[in-house]
Amino acid sequence: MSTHAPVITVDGPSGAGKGTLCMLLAEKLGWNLLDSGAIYRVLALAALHHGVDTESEDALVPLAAHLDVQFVAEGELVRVILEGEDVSDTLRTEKVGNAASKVAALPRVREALLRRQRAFNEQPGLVADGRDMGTVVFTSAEVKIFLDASAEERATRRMNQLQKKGLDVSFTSLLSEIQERDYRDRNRAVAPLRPADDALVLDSTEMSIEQVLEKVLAYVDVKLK
Ligand SMILES: Nc1ncnc2c1ncn2[C@@H]1O[C@H](COP(=O)(O)OP(=O)(O)OP(=O)(O)O)[C@@H](O)[C@H]1O
Ligand SMILES: Nc1ccn([C@@H]2O[C@H](COP(=O)(O)O)[C@@H](O)[C@H]2O)c(=O)n1
Repeated sequence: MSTHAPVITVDGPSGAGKGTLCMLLAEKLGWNLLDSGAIYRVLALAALHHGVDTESEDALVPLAAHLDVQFVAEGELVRVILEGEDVSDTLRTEKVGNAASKVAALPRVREALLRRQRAFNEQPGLVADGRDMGTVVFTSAEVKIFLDASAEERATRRMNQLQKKGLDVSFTSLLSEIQERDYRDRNRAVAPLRPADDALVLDSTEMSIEQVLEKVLAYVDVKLK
C-alpha cells in the first residue's frame, strides 16, 4: 500500500546541478528519485521516433498517456528503456532537451503526465527533480529548493560534461541553446519555471557540488525536524 511520503522538490533551469544534487540527496536519505525531465525527454524522443509533430498537442496527448517507458536502476545510474530500447544516452542530447521543452509547453501534455509523476511519491520519501515540482506537482512538499546558476556557468558545466564524454562542443552554441530553453521554460503559459513561494532559492554559480549538498542537507534537517 502506498501512503503519502515526505517530498523534497528541486526545481531550476537546465545545468544548475539539480540532477546531481537530487541523486546525492536520494542516496544519502535512501529515498526514491524522480527525474521528471527524463519523462518529458522520453515523450519528445517517442514523438521523434514515431514521426509525431512535437508541436501538435492532439497527437502528443495519446502518446503521453500510453508511454511505454521503464526506469531501471543500475548501481548509481538509471537506465531509461523506451519501447524495449535503451535510450539513456540519446535522451541526454541538447536536441532531445530542446524538443522536450517544446512538448512540455503544451498544457494537455503536462496534464497527461501528472499522474505518472505523482506515482513516484512512495515511502520512505521522494526527491523530485524538475521545473514545476514545487509549484504544481508536489505543492505540499515538506522541502522545496530552487537551484539556480548563471547561464554562462551552466553552459561551462555542460561543456565540461560533454568534453569528458569525448564530445567536441562549442561554448557559444551551448550557451544559446541553454538561453533558448530557459526562455521557453520561464515564459510558457502553463507551469512556467519559477521558484515556489516557499522555496529556498540557492544560487550555485560560485558553489561546488559539495557546498550545495552541505547547504541543502542542513536545510532539509531543519525542515524535517
Ligand atoms: N555546483 C556545481 N559546480 C560545478 N559543476 C556542477 C555543479 N553542479 C553540477 N555540476 C555539473 O554540471 C553538469 C550539469 O549538472 P546536472 O546534470 O546535475 O544539471 P541539471 O540541473 O540536472 O540539468 P538538466 O535540467 O538539463 O538535466 C554535470 O556535469 C555536473 O557534474
Ligand atoms: N518538471 C519538468 C521537467 C522538465 N521539463 C521540461 O523538460 C525539459 C528537459 O528537462 P531536463 O531537466 O531533463 O533538462 C526542460 O527544458 C523543460 O522544458 C518541464 O517542463 N517540467
